[in-house]
Amino acid sequence: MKIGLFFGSFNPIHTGHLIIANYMANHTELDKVWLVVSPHNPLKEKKDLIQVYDRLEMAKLATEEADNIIVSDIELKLPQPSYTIDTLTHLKALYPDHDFVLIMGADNLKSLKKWKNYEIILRDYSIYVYPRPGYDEAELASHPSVTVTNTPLMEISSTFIRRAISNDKSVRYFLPDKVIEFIDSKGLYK
Ligand SMILES: Nc1ncnc2c1ncn2[C@@H]1O[C@H](COP(=O)(O)OP(=O)(O)OP(=O)(O)O)[C@@H](O)[C@H]1O
Ligand SMILES: O=C(O)c1ccc[n+]([C@@H]2O[C@H](COP(=O)([O-])O)[C@@H](O)[C@H]2O)c1
Repeated sequence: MKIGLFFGSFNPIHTGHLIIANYMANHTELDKVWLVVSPHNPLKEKKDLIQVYDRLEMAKLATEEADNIIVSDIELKLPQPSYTIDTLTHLKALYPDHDFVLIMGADNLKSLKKWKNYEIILRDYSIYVYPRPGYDEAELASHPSVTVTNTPLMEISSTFIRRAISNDKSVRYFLPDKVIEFIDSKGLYK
């Protein structure tokens, strides 16, 4: 089974993330995509980061009817901050028969050299990179582990959504209605 791992803070999950997950799960040779919700990205400040349980719940609501997309809470059980190499090692031990591939936006690929043991990630895992505006994936794309995909892009960011909600502006269609209802019911990002 070939699994694409899509790591993120998902603070909150939005349509941009969901398009990538669907494209990778249903329009490439991957069998499934696991959305791995990270409690704490080691390179990001915790400012504006809401509880991981709420981010996980939103990811589940957003994908409950999606074919081949599964939300993983694996990093909630591991030490924080969430170093991807440690999660990968853990997943390999748990699922020795699965072939894990990393899914990454060109923005994250650009910062990969700052990640813990990035050489091991590049040596041992295939990485499917999709373009992000303003980022040139050409530099690392020449690496044999990296495949650049032709994914449609939807330029939305979680930062934009958090700001809009705190300014009482509508975020309809930027993320699924069920997720908006969840955010409203809990008063998140106000
Ligand atoms: N609009 C988008 N289209 C495709 N991929 C995206 C989009 N936004 C984020 N990603 C990717 O999804 C992964 C998780 O991103 P993240 O949770 O940081 O979302 P974000 O919208 O970039 O958040 P923030 O604005 O808080 O930095 C990263 O690999 C990032 O490259
Ligand atoms: O392993 C690392 O050193 C490392 C450094 C920076 C980011 N990551 C992971 O990359 C993922 C993307 O994070 P984000 O916040 O951009 O959604 C998230 O799962 C982080 O834990 C991992």
